[in-house]
Amino acid sequence: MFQSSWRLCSALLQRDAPGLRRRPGPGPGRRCQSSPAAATRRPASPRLLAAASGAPAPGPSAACPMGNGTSRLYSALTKTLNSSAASQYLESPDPEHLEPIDPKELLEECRAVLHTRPPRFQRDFVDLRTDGPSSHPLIRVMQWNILAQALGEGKDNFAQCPLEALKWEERKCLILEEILAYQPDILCLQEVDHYFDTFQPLLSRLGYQGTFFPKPWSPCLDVEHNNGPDGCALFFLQNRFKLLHSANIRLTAMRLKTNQVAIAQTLECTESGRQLCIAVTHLKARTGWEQLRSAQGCDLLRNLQNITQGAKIPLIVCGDFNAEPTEEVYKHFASSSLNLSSAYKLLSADGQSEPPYTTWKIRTSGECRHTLDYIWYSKHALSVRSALDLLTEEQIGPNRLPSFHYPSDHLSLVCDFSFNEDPDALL
Ligand SMILES: NC(=O)C1=CN([C@@H]2O[C@H](COP(=O)(O)OP(=O)(O)OC[C@H]3O[C@@H](n4cnc5c(N)ncnc54)[C@H](OP(=O)(O)O)[C@@H]3O)[C@@H](O)[C@H]2O)C=CC1
Ligand SMILES: [Mg+2]
Repeated sequence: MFQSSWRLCSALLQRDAPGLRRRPGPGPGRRCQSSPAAATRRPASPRLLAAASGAPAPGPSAACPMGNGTSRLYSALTKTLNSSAASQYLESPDPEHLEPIDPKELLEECRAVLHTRPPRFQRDFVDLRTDGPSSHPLIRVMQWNILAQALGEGKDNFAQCPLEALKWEERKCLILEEILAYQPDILCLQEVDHYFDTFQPLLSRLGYQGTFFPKPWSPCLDVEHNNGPDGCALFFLQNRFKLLHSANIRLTAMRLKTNQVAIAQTLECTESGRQLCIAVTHLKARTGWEQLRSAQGCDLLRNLQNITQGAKIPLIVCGDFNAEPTEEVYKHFASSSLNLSSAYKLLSADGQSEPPYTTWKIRTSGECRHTLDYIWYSKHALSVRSALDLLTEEQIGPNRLPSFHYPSDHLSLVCDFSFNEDPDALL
């Protein structure tokens, strides 16, 4: 049922999608699946979106306050619980009990809410295959720091982004539209502070199983009318994977617990029976904290060594590492015995360089253009078949991100992976 709904949605999106893109490097460029082009926006009454938040349906441009009673209670609870104690309250409700949503209908509702906004930008998938088609089905992975609502409105100090562009009732539709456009099999998110009232209820009805792990002392909680702590969220399509093992990890540095977290899950692919470990993290931000990030990265790698049984299970790690490729934590990942490679390097002409930016914003302190977000993968066990190109500087525009066009200061990264043919090959 979900599969047919996704196909319907896919057909709708593909019909709008004439864009093609060639690999920039010396290799042969091929036609590749492309993303949806600008969609027509027209008003309608949002039924599914309103049901997700438990609120009455707002008008297309109605602004809603950020918190409600439940989320404030949750926020208060998490302020008093440590992360391990809190995690027992964070299990998703059984999605079997929720009515499925037609993704096409949800997409139409999002577009209706967004009818006064400019159309979304075209981004194309770049074909990165070096060999023929794989007999294994592709696994699409999306990595995205979606920008916590409380941080965007209360802490990030975006100098050129009008508060109007950050209104949650519209921004959430831009986020959902992006997820619906690319239809990932696995979705890794950071800065999620609307898990329980938005993403979990909607995505579970689209066939995803979700897990949320909040930061122990989320800076969101300092913002008035916050919607609870932000954290990492990991979703996978239940008709494609079975969950074998799940770990919520509070990252340590020099054996001390830190405020940063990760989720790591071992999945079994329904079609092939092969196992895959997927992890999501958001490392400590800001300059001056390079050593802490480095230690957090080492701790995550240590955990992943155990979870992958010494690199026996192929691994994908998605995250906002808050670190440029020159930083130590990046080097730890690039040289780890887990044999990881960073997927977005493959978009460069020589296949060796990270993109020039994955986040681009103007804060009151100045313009910040950085490469901080990565999708790491087991380079011997997995192949990147294609990757979604970044927004161009022209698309991002002079006021940078977030904007009326794009909901976060970080770009989404999307890759299609396949298992390499020889399951016994060195990982
Ligand atoms: N109540 C308590 O007892 C405690 C509260 N805290 C709270 O937690 C906060 C620190 O948490 P921590 O997890 O270490 O936070 P981080 O330093 O990791 O940053 C938190 C968020 O701020 C964003 N950010 C990065 N740079 C800037 C900037 N220059 N200006 C504004 N925002 C920025 C980051 O976004 P991105 O990743 O996109 O760059 C990130 O999501 C404290 O400020 C405090 O509010 C912490 C400890 C105890
Ligand atoms: Mg941020």
